[in-house]
Amino acid sequence: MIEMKDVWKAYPNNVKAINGISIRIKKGEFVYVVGPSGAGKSTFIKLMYREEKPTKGDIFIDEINLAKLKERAIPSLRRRMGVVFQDFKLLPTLTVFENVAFALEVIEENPASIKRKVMDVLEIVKLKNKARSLPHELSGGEQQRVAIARAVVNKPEVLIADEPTGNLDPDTAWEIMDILDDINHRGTTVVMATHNKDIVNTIKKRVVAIEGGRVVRDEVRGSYGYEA
Ligand SMILES: Nc1ncnc2c1ncn2[C@@H]1O[C@H](COP(=O)(O)OP(=O)(O)OP(=O)(O)O)[C@@H](O)[C@H]1O
Repeated sequence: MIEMKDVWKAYPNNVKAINGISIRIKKGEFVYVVGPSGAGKSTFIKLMYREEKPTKGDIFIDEINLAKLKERAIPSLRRRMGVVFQDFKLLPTLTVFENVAFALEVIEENPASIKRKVMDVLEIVKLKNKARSLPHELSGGEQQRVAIARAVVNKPEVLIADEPTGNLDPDTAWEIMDILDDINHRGTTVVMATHNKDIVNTIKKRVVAIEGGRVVRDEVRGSYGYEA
């Protein structure tokens, strides 16, 4: 359901971040993307949700070719993909409920269905009791759980996460992994770039290692393979 065919990405400053990647990720898979700093992991992830366009090659999300996608089609793509970042990116003046609802309101849902969908997803991330809180009233782990709720409220086929545990202490990082694992078991494909060696070596999943903008290793139940 996600397929890259000989994808290259050079930035305008001529840094060659991705140098010929071909990969297939099936529906329902959980994939860790690992590699040294500067290897191209974030670029790989950004290409997948069309934050960046490839210089060459094709990227398919189901039948949609991101390399050929028109700007006006990006919002509808984003509703099929949830994205979670290291720094949460919550809107600071909105409550937990409003942050999550924001993703739905743009597609004109009615208020009763918004409420039901937001509360259902807050239940999955175990934050129903914080629905009225503002982001600054929450711990880092709770903020990341809100960001995950916002990313999955539209029931996307794919959840993309760029170092989702990067700003969190080890215990909180495990909680976030439990939630991502749960979301994956509910049928969402998860692609997660990470530097968290313990998590990758403990909760075994497919591991795609990137170095110098190329896939250097792709293992079914892989290990981190680098010194943390
Ligand atoms: N917007 C940009 N413009 C120019 N060069 C960029 C841009 N973003 C990334 N790069 C460069 O592309 C290369 C790959 O960067 P990328 O952020 O994809 O690596 P990464 O593996 O995610 O690194 P890290 O683990 O440190 O986050 C690096 O040389 C980086 O400096």
